[in-house]
Amino acid sequence: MRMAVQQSDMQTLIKDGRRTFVAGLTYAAALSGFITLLQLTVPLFMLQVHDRVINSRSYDTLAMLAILAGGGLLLYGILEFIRALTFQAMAGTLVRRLNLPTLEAALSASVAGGAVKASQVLRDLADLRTFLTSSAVVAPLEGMWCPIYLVVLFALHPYYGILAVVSAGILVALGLLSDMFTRQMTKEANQAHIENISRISGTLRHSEAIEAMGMLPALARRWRSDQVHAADLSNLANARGRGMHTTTRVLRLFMQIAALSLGASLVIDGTASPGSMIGATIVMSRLLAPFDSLTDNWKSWIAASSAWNRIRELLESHQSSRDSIPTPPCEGPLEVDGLIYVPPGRDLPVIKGIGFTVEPGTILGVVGPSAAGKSTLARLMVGAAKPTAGGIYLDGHNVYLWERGSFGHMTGYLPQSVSLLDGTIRENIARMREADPRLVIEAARLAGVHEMIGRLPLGYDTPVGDGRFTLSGGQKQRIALARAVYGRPRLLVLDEPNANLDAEGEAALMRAMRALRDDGTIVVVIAHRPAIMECADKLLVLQDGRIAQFGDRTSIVATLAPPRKRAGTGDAA
Ligand SMILES: Nc1ncnc2c1ncn2[C@@H]1O[C@H](COP(=O)(O)OP(=O)(O)OP(=O)(O)O)[C@@H](O)[C@H]1O
Repeated sequence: MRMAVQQSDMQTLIKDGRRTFVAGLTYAAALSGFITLLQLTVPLFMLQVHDRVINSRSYDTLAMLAILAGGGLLLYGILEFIRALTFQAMAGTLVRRLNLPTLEAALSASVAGGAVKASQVLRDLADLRTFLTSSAVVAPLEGMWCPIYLVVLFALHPYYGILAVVSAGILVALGLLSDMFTRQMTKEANQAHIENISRISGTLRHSEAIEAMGMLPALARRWRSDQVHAADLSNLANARGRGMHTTTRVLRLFMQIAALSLGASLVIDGTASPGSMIGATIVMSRLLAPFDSLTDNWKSWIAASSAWNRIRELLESHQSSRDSIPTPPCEGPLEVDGLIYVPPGRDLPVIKGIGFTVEPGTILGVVGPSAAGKSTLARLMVGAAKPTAGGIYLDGHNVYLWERGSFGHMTGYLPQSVSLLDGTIRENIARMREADPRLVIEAARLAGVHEMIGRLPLGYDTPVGDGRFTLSGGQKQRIALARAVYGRPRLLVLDEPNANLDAEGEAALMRAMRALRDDGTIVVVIAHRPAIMECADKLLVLQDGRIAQFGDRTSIVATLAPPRKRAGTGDAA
């Protein structure tokens, strides 16, 4: 069952998401402290072997040190594995919690016309998961325990410590400089790439028209300048990033040489032991290693934070005012009351204050010229669009506010542009639920499509969906009709249901409409072809978003019919 998520829930969800991340990061940071300590195992072992074992020539000391070092390394491996599992669990929890609300917000954004944003945010969620299980997320945690290495270096000799502080300071400054040079540009380049890909994939959905009419060169020219801009930004950001990365790496190597030289001179002066020289060099390389990949990791953090921001913004903007409690099925009339609809981003209304009532067991035909607002009215009737003022009520309940799961059980909708979902015919008719096959067959029979499905090689198990060519336009429309009448809805809204139908299909459609009407269903049908209106009980003539006429079909048809011209006056009869 699909539950509407309220705005306050969204805020809680975002807070929960942040809390999960911070809690996981804190736990992993604590583990990283121990891991950093245990990473000292090898340098300390070397120091001890050099200064104690070789001088004392004691096998016992060597064996004991080797056992201790082995234990330390084993513990190091276990803790690192636990840390990886921590991130995996955190990523899993975060994605599991966000998945459904994000999907719901994406669907709402898509219905409101923001399909591009919606599909990107679903990719963002997957990217966030990948980031949380990557090594980039660990890098700053290792960096924050660097002071442990500094303490060890100061303990070995103050000069080692001073060199380490200066080296780390220089590398941090370089990291900050690199961030300053690349952050904004990387962000812009990523955003430009995302927009390009979304635009291109949106256009490619019309691949047949593009192919048939040779539109690709013109489209490619349009895309080229955007792509060149995105590629330029990304190249520049990459070049800067690479330059800073190479500088950092070379400097780090210089610093290691400086550490070894310092160690050697301290040994020559007799102020440090050869073991401490080797140990200090290794600790120094461990200390400086995280700074090497600082810039690369930083980029991953920027990308992940942008992904999170897009998810957060979508969730925050998804202001669902719908009910979250299912409403029981009802039998009452459909009332449209003072309905006004202004599409998002437009100033003028498309539906301009209309009102009428349709009783159960009625077929209402909606007619009118193109762009009169018929399809918009259909979308408002099924709660796919939110009225700007007024409302549509079924048995007194506002259809927009209705909890979507229970509303869906009572409603059938055949949109103007039919699209079947990826799945089998059976799944499509059953609205992608696990359904009793008898109900699926009943819906198919009602829509007069059972025999046609039986003639397909895989019958009800035939795979269909966008991009598959298994079915003709008319067949798709009839299966979508079976999906709309599945479960014998109380409200059935059909937008141009006969656009692709032949005479047989149209007759089957009219039979289904009459059967449901006789069952007490309110059937609303929008059509340009007049034949289908023969089965309508009432007619609504919509013109420029206003009701031009509303009433019994027979009386309206009489007023619409052109006046009969009298014979014998030279006029045709
Ligand atoms: N989401 C929207 N954003 C912008 N304009 C919209 C939106 N929805 C509808 N419109 C506008 O509302 C008007 C009515 O559109 P609608 O699809 O309802 O007409 P119609 O009567 O069904 O036309 P047709 O018979 O040609 O299908 C059109 O001018 C359309 O551009």
